[in-house]
Amino acid sequence: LSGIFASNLTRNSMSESTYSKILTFETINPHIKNVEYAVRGELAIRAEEIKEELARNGSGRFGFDTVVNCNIGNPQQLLQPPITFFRQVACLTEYPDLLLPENRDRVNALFPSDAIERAQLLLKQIGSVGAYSHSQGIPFIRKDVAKFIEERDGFPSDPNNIFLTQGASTGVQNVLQLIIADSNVGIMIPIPQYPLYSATLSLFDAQPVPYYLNEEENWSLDISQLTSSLSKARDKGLDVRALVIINPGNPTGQCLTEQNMREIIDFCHQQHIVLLADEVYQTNIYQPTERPFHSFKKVLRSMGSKYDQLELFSFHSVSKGMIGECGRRGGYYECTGIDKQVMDQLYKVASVGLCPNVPGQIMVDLMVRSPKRGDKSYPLFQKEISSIYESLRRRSIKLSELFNSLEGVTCKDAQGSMYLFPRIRLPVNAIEAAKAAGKQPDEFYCLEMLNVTGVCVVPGSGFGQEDGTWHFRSTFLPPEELFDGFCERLKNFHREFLAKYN
Ligand SMILES: Cc1ncc(COP(=O)(O)O)c(CN[C@@H]2CONC2=O)c1O
Repeated sequence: LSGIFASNLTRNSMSESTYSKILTFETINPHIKNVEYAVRGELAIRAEEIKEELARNGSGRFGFDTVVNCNIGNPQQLLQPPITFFRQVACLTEYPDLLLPENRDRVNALFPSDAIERAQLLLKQIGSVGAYSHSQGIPFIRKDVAKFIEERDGFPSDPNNIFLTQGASTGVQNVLQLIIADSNVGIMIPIPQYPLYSATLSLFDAQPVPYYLNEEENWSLDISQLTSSLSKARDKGLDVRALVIINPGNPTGQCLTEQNMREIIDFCHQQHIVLLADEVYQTNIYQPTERPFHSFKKVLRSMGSKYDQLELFSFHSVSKGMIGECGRRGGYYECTGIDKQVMDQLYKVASVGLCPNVPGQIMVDLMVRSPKRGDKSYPLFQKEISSIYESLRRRSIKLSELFNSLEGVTCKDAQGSMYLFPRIRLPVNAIEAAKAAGKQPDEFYCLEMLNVTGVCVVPGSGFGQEDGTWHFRSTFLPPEELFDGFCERLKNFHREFLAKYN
């Protein structure tokens, strides 16, 4: 018997060694291989390796004992506190027994009455957070989103035109997938751009049609850039169907003027192009007087009936603002001027994924319907929001001042968002050294910054930039109490880097 068993093992091990994998780098979907997403690319991977080494061996061979992830707009990873009211409601909806009469006294001692009432209201509408919901999102929450949009813009919004999503990312991907009918479709994207867009175009085999933002003019968007980029693409025979606008910008932080937005809407109308308005940073506005946020929905509806048929998708998320609940994966998009049959197809695709996660949907509801003046939780809520907002504003200014103080570095202020995108001018020797290392100069600079300081940023190459210019993107999210030390690390690094390669 052992002989037979042994021979079977041999045969199996023989067949094991000759077994050829179905899935290899060569055989998988080539569009996936073309995808690049620098925000969590080489630098972020290297940062994780360093973190593990620090955890294993301490800061022995490094001149630092912590890695600072400035590569991603992930506030709560950098210790930004969650908003108390949001977590109180989330907690109560996750464990409804807390709301039973026998627990009333203990729960009243821990939770404010408005948080208890909100949790009860949500559970009355939802049933259980563990149940699948409507594929477009819970109707009750979509009504709250529509009401938020109406109050923000002063124009009607229909809950049936709203899709709740797993963060804005999946909304963007679903809409782009709908638009990209074949590989001849062109989608206009800003350069620099948040690489969700370029990555998604690679995934769905569409053609990026880049338009360059004007760094000298605070990353402004010149309509002439849109026009020339579009005509070049159409002359090549591309079927250019959509224009992506990120406002406030990522990585560039600019906030568009209303006049510029009207020009963009008119451009889309004239050129028969769908407008995708990524507005996830709509509350990250640091110059509210000079550069207030206007939604594209509001500006579009204020331009009169001539533009009524323009097709607009507007995206929002719980990951940004002063909320930073990135991990909950909550977001929505509103469809404006979209054909009913097309909406039905969007619904069908949403139903394939069954539904967005319900805790994320609850977070969307809390975002669009936060405690208001007179509510029991309002004072604490307002205090927390203001504290985070003012700190973000202070840090953005402090980091921008630091970057502008560095030799060969210029940096536009952040009018919005969570990032700064300084331009670096590197010595020839550094460019040569980068070449020898097989890296882009900004990648080379960022890798050295990570290895020397533990600060992880993203090279400008990951977002796109004018040829011959080099940038990197950093968040201004490190905790304020550590910010001076963080800035000092960067200043010393830059000085030593220039000395090393001068
Ligand atoms: C402009 C923009 N749109 C959409 C998203 C997707 O957000 P959610 O899917 O979480 O809703 C992000 C995330 N910002 C990325 C993630 O962190 N840093 C970034 O640049 C973003 O910056």
